Amino acid sequence: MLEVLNITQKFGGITALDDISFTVSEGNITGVIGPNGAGKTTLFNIVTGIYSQTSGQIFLNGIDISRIPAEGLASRGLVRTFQNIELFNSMTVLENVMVGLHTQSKSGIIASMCKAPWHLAEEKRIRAKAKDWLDFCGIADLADHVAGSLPFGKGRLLEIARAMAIEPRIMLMDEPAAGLNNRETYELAGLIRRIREKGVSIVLVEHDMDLVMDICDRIVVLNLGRKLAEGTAREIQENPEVVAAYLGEG
Ligand SMILES: Nc1ncnc2c1ncn2[C@@H]1O[C@H](COP(=O)(O)OP(=O)(O)OP(=O)(O)O)[C@@H](O)[C@H]1O
Repeated sequence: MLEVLNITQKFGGITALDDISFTVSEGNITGVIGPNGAGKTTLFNIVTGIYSQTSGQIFLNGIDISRIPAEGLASRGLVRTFQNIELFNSMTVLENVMVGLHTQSKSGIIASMCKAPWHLAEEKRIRAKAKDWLDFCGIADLADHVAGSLPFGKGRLLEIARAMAIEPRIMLMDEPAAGLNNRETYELAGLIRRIREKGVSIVLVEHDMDLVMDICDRIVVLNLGRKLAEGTAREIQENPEVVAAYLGEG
């Protein structure tokens, strides 16, 4: 469903990515790992439309999305979560999810803010849908809390709820376990699996090796801008080149 084809990215004299290709299958969790400076963030930013690659192409369900900017990708089914959580801190948890749904709805956010009567039914539908996504992410009990007051781990779940509300086909997650404790990481793993069960593909750039090895169907290993290996968790753990370049370092 997502095809990354021969992506090369140069920053001046630095080749951050050198001819990277891989495919993410429908309903699969694909991990992208590698040591510092391997090119993970650069790849993430290219796939999510933040950077425009020097060469190569990206296809989403057969459509070339290579030059589509970030804001045009959600409507095509590709969403991302950020390493530094980006929420509307003064809004409630529920409103944070509703905002995403409003921007998609026919009535739009301005009409809903004006509380026009013909939009009330739509508003009710959006509120119910947003609640369902909070429930899916295990934070329904926090619906009326102000988002800025949430503990970091819950904020991350809210960010995922907001992304899921758009009903994406694929979600790219930038280090979702960063800053989480063991219990929160365990909850996150369960949630990512539930997202996969919904048929949504996931690309995970992550440093937490236990999480990656636990939940990923496929793993792509980058090193110094090149693809060093690709395979299942077991194949990656047993790959001597990966162990030498990365896994063995700790
Ligand atoms: N905007 C930029 N301008 C110049 N060089 C860059 C830029 N972004 C990344 N690089 C370089 O590209 C290479 C890959 O960096 P990148 O941040 O993608 O690696 P990474 O695998 O995400 O590393 P980390 O795990 O430390 O986040 C590095 O040599 C980095 O210095």
